[in-house]
Amino acid sequence: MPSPDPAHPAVADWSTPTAARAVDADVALPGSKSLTNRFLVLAALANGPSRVRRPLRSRDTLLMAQALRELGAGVEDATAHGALAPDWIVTPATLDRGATIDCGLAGTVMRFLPPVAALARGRVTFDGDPQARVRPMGPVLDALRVLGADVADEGRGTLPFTVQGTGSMPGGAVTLDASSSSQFVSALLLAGPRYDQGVTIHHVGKPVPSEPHLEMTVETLRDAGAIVDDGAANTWRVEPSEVNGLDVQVEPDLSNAAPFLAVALVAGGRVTVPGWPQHTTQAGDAIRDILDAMGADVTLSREGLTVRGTGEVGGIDVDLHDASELTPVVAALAALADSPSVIRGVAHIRGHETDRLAALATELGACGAAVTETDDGLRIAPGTLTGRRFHTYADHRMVMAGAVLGLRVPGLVVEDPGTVAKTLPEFVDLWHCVVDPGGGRP
Ligand SMILES: O=C(O)C1=C[C@@H](OP(=O)(O)O)[C@@H](O)[C@H](O)C1
Ligand SMILES: C=C(OP(=O)(O)O)C(=O)O
Repeated sequence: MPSPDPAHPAVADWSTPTAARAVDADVALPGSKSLTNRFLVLAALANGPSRVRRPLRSRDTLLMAQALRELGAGVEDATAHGALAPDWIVTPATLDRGATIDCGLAGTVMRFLPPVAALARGRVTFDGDPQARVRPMGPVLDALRVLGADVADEGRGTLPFTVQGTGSMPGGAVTLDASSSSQFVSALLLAGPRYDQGVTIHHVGKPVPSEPHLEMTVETLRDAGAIVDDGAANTWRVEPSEVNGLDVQVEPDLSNAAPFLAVALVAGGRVTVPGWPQHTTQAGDAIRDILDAMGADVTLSREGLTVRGTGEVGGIDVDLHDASELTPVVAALAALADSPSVIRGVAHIRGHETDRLAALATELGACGAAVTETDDGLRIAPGTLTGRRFHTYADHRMVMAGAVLGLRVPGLVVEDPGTVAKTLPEFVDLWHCVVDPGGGRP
């Protein structure tokens, strides 16, 4: 099944630029993946049309848009021939048919859409990339069965699977273990208003990671008129109700901003990301405190977020349980630091796009950093770094980590840079503009 992947460059390897001089750059980042895909799902379940302004257009969001079209939604550009980044106009999903859904490697597609498919009249099949077939799905599929859905996964608890929808879902109460992904809870909550009895979710097990993403789910639901109770620990309740059509603007993606802000720390100089929100539920907002702790001067103003650095990078001891998306970039910075670092609280990222703890330990280690995998993270001590091929395991954030490391490692070559199109197709071009303006692309 072809996946939309419009910006996958035809280059196999990327010789990343080193930071030859201090930077001075404004970097406008496209919209948040997590917000764009939540808005698309809610708009597809809404009682009228929606407008999503400044949506992210990347592989994950194009897959979401296409999947919702398969379920009878309209997702159209607001201008026929137009502006660089037209808005998306979404008309609600008719849910009157079966569908075939390509999840690619997108956690948000493979987790958020089965609860929507359960509302469709027909058989909905789900599959994705080879690496998607090992990402955990069992708890959300089991929960859907408890809530009244007919799900067939041949006992695998992973892709591929089918959901046989009947046009409605009873809903009710369910207990699950969401310690391997917050997306299980978000998924059930997003579709919950459309279930006959709504949904009550109780989590048992180790703490749920990525707490800000749950706040994002609750906030976007409330903004769409849903009634959500998240007042008790590990329990969420969404009442049955209509979902209102949306008119929303997507914030810049703060996790994708992290590698660019890191350039100011490593190269010295200044990087500003305009439009940084004063209030946000994005987990990537944590990069402000992290860069501050590693030695940067960080200022949030009306203009945006500005990071200034001297080229000196300090080690850090940090728990990234709430912001685990940042691990690859923080790990790369730690490998460039002048003292050891510890990253904790991220055991679950073994189930992200790849086993990120193994991938980072292998790749940073092969370049010369002293890296140890712990039960829930990494210990990283600086070493003498040498350039080599940095493998990326089809993981967009491994491309970003390789680029950050390459700022100080001549000869570093990042494998398969096009995989970054999962969330930021423009990454390589933007990187050259910031690190090596006027240098031209190799
Ligand atoms: O709901 C979301 O949009 C996301 C939740 C998090 O997933 P996990 O809880 O699986 O880490 C995050 O890492 C992912 O990139 C996006
Ligand atoms: C974990 C990530 O993505 P996904 O939404 O596929 O889980 C990520 O973007 O770092």
